[in-house]
Order: sequence, then C-alpha cells, then structure tokens
Amino acid sequence: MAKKRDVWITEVALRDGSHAIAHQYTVDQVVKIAKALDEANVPYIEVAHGDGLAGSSLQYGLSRTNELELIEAAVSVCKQSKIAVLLLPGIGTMKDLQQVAGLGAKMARIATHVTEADVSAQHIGLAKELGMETVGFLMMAHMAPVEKLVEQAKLMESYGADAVYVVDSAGALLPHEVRDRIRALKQHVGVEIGFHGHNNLSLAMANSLVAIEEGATRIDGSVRCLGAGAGNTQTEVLVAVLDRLGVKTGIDLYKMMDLAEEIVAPMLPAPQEITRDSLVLGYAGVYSSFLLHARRIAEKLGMDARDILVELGKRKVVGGQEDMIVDVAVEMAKKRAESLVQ
Ligand SMILES: CC[C@H](O)CC(=O)C(=O)O
Ligand SMILES: [Mn+2]
Repeated sequence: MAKKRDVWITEVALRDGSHAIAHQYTVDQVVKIAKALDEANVPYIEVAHGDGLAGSSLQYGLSRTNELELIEAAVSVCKQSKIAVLLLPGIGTMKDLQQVAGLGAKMARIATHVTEADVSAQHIGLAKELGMETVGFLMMAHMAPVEKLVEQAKLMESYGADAVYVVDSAGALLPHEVRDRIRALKQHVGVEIGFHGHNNLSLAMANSLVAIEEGATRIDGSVRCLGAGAGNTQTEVLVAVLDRLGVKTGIDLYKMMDLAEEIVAPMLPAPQEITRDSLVLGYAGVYSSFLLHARRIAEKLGMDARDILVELGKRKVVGGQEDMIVDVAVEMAKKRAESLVQ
C-alpha cells in the first residue's frame, strides 16, 4: 500500500541538477538515479535539459544526451514514481509536450517569468488535454510584489493548472518574503501551492519549511542539492527534517541517503557548495542558471564574475536573456579598457 504523504516532493536533480554538470547526463546515470529514487518512493522525478524541454542549444548549453532518451530511460525504470518535465513556452513547444506525453511523462510543469503567466495558457491547456498533471511555475518570484504574484497564479489556475509554484530562481527570497507569498496564495488561489528554492543564501531549507508551515504541499528537492547556482533544497536532508517535524513525505530516508552517498556523489566533478559567485546570485537577485555562463565569459575577459552578476542584477535581466550576459560583460570590459587608456 502506498505510504501516506502530507507533502509531495518533486526531485529535480535530473533537470535543475543538469546545470551543475553542464547538461552532461548519460542514460546510464539517469537510469541509476531514477531507479534509486523510485525505490525510495519519491513521487515525482523531473527529467529534462536544465532549462527545460528543448533547452539544448548554444544559448543555454548543449546536452550530452538527447533529453528524450533520458526521459524514456527514466520512465522505463520507474514502477511508482511519475516522471515530470519542465517546459518554458518559447523554448519548448507544444510538439515537445506531445512527444514526452507519448513517452510516458505524467506531469508537465509550465514555467514563465513571474509577470508573464499569460504565455502559459496554451501549454497548460495542452498538458491537461494530454491527461498530464499540470503545474504552473512562476520563476524569479522575488521580482514581483505579492499582489502581482497572486494575480499571475490566478491566471495559471484559470488556464487549468492543478498546482502553482513560487519559484525562487535566484535564491534571493528571505524567509518572511516566502511566508508572505505562500500565505497570500493560500488565501486567494484554489489549487495546491508549491515552492522551489535555491540555496544561494543558504536559505533553501528554511524557506521550504516556511512554505510548508504556510500550507504549501508541493516542494522541490534535489539529491546532494544538485541544481543551478548553489543548488536546490537537499532532498535527503529535507526528508529527514520533515520526518522529525512529523510531516509525511512517504520517502524512505535511508534509501535517499544511500543514493546521495553511493550513486550521486561519485558522479560529481566537485561537490555542490555555496561559492562566492553563487552567493552573489542570491545577494544580487540573479537567475541561478546564469552562473556558469557568467563564469565562462568572466574568465575569457579576465573579469570577476561577481561584477558581471551584480550588473545583471541591477539591469533586472531575466531567464531567456542569456545572450545579455556576454553583451553586458563585453560592455563592462570595453569601459574598463577605455578608462585605462584615458
Ligand atoms: C528552466 C529554467 C529554470 O532553471 C527553472 C528553474 O528551475 C528556476 O527558475 O529556478
Ligand atoms: Mn531552479
């Protein structure tokens, strides 16, 4: 009999975690991780390029393996876990959604910038038609006031979303800001509320707990906290903490810990940690997926990645504007060179 759950965890190491390894997952790695997550009774496992379906590109980073192969492989080894995908309208298409539904993905998470929920209407509609559980994913939630977030969540609800997430893409939200957002959504939105945290300010766990206190029932976790920037809320730790709090996740804690230690840790070139650059993401409110792009261009131009990230934060650059990272860095390097010859 399935164990009872108070909170449903979506494991994102095979999607957000893909950022941490520059989208280099192999079928073998995905099979090992998905099988172990299924055995640990994790309800949802998200699989896709780090930037969502069809993200593999020069702009976002090329995947080593076609994500459709990864999704198919994950579906084939899961007996109880459902495979989820993430799609950003404009990157992923309706056709991509139809394809992954055909491969057996059961949940579609449609992600938009926090003020642009209107672009999700068709994709949410199609996911529902395809019989998928459908989640609205409002990214960069720190950039909008609470009232705006509520308005946008209501739009997603009206399109048919079964749940709406507050997504702290920059890992910039402070616990009281998460509290205010989840509380308002619980008051004004009729569907389940979720929270997706990033650990750039070391607040992913605290923020996830605050979200649960305020009534969120969907929480994202990532084994060994694999994710963009400093990563996400660490699943095995979250499961342990929730167990201590008497909140049921239905997940087998020891199996999660073993997966983290014996399968995931040996795959990593370096452990995921809060570095000075990822800390700046949270501090300056910058999209976590920008980290590797900013580091690469900083190295080429002999700059400090933190300066580029702070400038991107000031300019309020958002997901989908990855090309701006190079533009801003080159502009800064030019100004620096000009000031040296004056
Ligand atoms: C697909 C873009 C992005 O990485 C989604 C996400 O996980 C976030 O905004 O945090
Ligand atoms: Mn994320």
